[in-house]
Amino acid sequence: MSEVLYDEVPSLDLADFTGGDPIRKRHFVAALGEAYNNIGFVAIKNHGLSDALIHQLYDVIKRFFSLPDAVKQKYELPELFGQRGYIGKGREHAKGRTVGDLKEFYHIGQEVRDGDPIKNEYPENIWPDQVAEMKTVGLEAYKTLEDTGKQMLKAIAIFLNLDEAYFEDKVHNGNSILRPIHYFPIENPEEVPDDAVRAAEHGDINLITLLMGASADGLQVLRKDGKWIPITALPNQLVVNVGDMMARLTNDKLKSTIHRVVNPPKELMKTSRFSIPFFMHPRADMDLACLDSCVDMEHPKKYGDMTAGEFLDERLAEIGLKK
Ligand SMILES: O=C(O)CCC(=O)C(=O)O
Ligand SMILES: [Fe+2]
Repeated sequence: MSEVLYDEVPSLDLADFTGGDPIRKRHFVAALGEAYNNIGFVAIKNHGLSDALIHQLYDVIKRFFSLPDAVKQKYELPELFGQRGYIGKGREHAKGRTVGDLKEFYHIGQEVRDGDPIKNEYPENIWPDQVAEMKTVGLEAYKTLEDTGKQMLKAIAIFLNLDEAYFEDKVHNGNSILRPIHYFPIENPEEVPDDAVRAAEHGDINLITLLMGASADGLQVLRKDGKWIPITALPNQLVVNVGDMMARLTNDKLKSTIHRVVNPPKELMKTSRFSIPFFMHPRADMDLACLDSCVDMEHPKKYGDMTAGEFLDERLAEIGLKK
């Protein structure tokens, strides 16, 4: 694999993978594998989310986040430890930090409808009375992103010389989370702690993340040489990156790259930024032990064996979202 330093995140066309032409499909897999082995991020077009759905989703989340804090807080249930519903300003901090990020967000989780007993493992979703459409629009976006994520996982499986369907049963009714985020306006930037940022540098916990809205300024990825590269996705693109679970499974053959959202210049701190990541998780019992094919003399095993559920619990505690 190449040691090239990318100046931007590679752009791919998901239609190359799904369109039925075997040569285009092979090229997509090779380009995706190359990008994930190197920088861990790609931007994809033809991802299946319609402009109308994206527009509706932004509309409902903007309406929700513009409600008074006291109203939003009714949807923050302490007993859920941030697993569903609203998570208020400053609650989450990146692993290894104590200062909270300058954001508020909402968690929408899996709705199990096929009688799978895994339903008992998941808390019920919470829906705000004030924005009735959040449920239909949120769940439609969830399903669509889940389907897109499954296609990306197929491509990853082929790249790893696994059966194309390797991830299918592992993500069926998986513990994925749709997280609309509001980086809220700050009227008095002098009053925020110097080291408080919109989202401090971190790696995502899950298998892969599909991110809507990364085109707004601020998102940066840490390149291998230590330089921060801004993400400049186009409005019709989704950013799809490797998370820590996939890095563990592949013994870092696929890279979970550190990224962050920096604050805008002081005069723009009064403006909001919105983004909507979909964190694709498997079922809790998925084994994340490094694949044999990713371990050899040159690549000794880096991670202990764990299930996805064990790993998630450990990480949620580290970022302030669990007991
Ligand atoms: O807001 C963004 O653009 C990225 C957010 C992010 O990295 C995260 O929530 O994990
Ligand atoms: Fe992230």
